[in-house]
Amino acid sequence: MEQLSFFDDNRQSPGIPAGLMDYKPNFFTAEESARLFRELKETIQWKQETILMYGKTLYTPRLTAWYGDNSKTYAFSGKRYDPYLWTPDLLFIKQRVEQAAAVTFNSVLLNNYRNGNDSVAWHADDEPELGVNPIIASVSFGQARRFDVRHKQNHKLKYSVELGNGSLLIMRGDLQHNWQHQVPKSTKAVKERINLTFRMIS
Ligand SMILES: O=C(O)CCC(=O)C(=O)O
Ligand SMILES: [Fe+2]
Repeated sequence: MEQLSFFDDNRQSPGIPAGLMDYKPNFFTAEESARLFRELKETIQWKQETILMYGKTLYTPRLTAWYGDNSKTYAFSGKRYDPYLWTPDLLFIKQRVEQAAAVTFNSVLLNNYRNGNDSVAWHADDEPELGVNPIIASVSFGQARRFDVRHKQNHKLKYSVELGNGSLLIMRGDLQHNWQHQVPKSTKAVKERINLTFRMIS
């Protein structure tokens, strides 16, 4: 499968920079994943944000929420955020991913893709507050969805990976500087998915 060529352990694809993504399927057990999906769905303060696009206010096609070390308002990507304080579930997940990623995180962005119509458009998490070559740990629960990555300068250089229930994707290196990623809409009838991206914001 082509998607594997993007990962560290593949030596068959010269030209593909190594060390950008590390995918761990079933990082959480099926039982943990089922429980965490259910509890996050219930306890997280989900909200549908709006974005200004070409002079029009549009709803973001997914629900989101920020949680972190303190509830201080901060500006991020041209918007102001009031993170909620960590919940026990979030601390449990954070501690597990910090161990795997060998770094600490002080905030998490949660996304809830309610169905195939929900998505996140091409972007990079390259805000200055994240620093140079940030390590971002991405955890997924529920419906598996496709995650596409493309090179900023050459959109034909594109890879996809299916992010499954209970999986962990560690993004690092220059992925946020030279590449973009998206979760496209799905034409199939798909169930709900929750994704968490753990970040260190200064
Ligand atoms: O849902 C995902 O897998 C990715 C979410 C994402 O890219 C983001 O929140 O910045
Ligand atoms: Fe992202």
